[in-house]
Amino acid sequence: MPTPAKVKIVEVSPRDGLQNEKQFIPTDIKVELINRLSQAGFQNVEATSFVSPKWVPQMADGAEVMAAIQRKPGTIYSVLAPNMRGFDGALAAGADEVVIFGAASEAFSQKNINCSIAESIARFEPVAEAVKAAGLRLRGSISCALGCPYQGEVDPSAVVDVARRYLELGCDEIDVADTIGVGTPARVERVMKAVTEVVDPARVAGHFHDTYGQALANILASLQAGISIYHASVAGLGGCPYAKGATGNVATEDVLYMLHGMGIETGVDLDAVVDIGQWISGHLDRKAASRAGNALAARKAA
Ligand SMILES: CC(C)(COP(=O)([O-])OP(=O)([O-])OC[C@H]1O[C@@H](n2cnc3c(N)ncnc32)[C@H](O)[C@@H]1OP(=O)([O-])[O-])[C@@H](O)C(=O)NCCC(=O)NCCSC(=O)C[C@@](C)(O)CC(=O)[O-]
Repeated sequence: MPTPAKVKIVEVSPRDGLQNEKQFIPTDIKVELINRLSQAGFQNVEATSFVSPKWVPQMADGAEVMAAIQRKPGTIYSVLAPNMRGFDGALAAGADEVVIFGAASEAFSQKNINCSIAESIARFEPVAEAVKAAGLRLRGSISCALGCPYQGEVDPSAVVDVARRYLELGCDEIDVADTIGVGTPARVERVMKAVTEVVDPARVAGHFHDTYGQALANILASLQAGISIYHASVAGLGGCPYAKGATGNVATEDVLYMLHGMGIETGVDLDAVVDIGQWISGHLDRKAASRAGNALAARKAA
């Protein structure tokens, strides 16, 4: 497969990046993060979740966040919704894209959304219908596509099964998610190959956590498999509350540095993203987990 000349980066830090933070992040900080990311040129920002606040308290202010952001025309603002209640919240908030999130692992499905894979798909059916009737975009995320914190190995055929169901539900995009960052390039290549036999590669996204330091290599393997959509989180923020020990998403600064170095277009201003990474890390009182981000910030300061 030829490597894509252009890539879409979905900036997931406002949702995946912040959802696991123990201290409640003030709504105005979340809003500023989203506004700064839109201004930096991301075509798609994952803004928040409409999930049970008992399960993920950090996302309890989703409606307030969506009401306060300054929308940049052309930017897609996505939100997660696991059920019809979540969809109602997403619709009222003016989301452009609704993300349903299932798993390729039964054990993770139970821990994350309290139901089996089959039950989750049945729950997503009315959500998908409502999303389509409202004229919104629908995205389906497949967690544990490269391994599960509870059951270990996950067969690529389990990922393909969920991808097929998502296609039947009308998903515009399907995310292959390495929730705990255990994937390595050969395995990623195998899973991407299996998924793209049933889904158009232009509609498949790679969502890699960097727990084992494999995320950039996994993106490179996915590029070679023709995948042109990647999720990333500024300063490497993130982690899933139901995947203990899993660290953040691949850092956006690192992904941009690699892609721009390869001559791949993203439409995103890396310099602005470096500043955002340093700003949000300062707010969270920690060093940014982006090697390129920290190196570029140090060079700027010198
Ligand atoms: C799916 C449920 C709701 C099932 O949770 P449940 O307890 O089985 O469902 P329930 O219907 O019995 O509801 C429980 C309570 O939540 C309320 N509730 C129910 N739905 C909503 C809603 N939409 N918004 C607000 N509140 C809601 C509902 O009203 C009730 O309130 P109570 O009567 O007890 O006061 C729950 O398990 C949940 O919210 N889970 C969220 C899990 C989550 O957000 N995980 C993180 C995101 S996934 C992820 O990070 C992976 C990803 C996408 O990044 C890719 C990757 O890396 O793998």
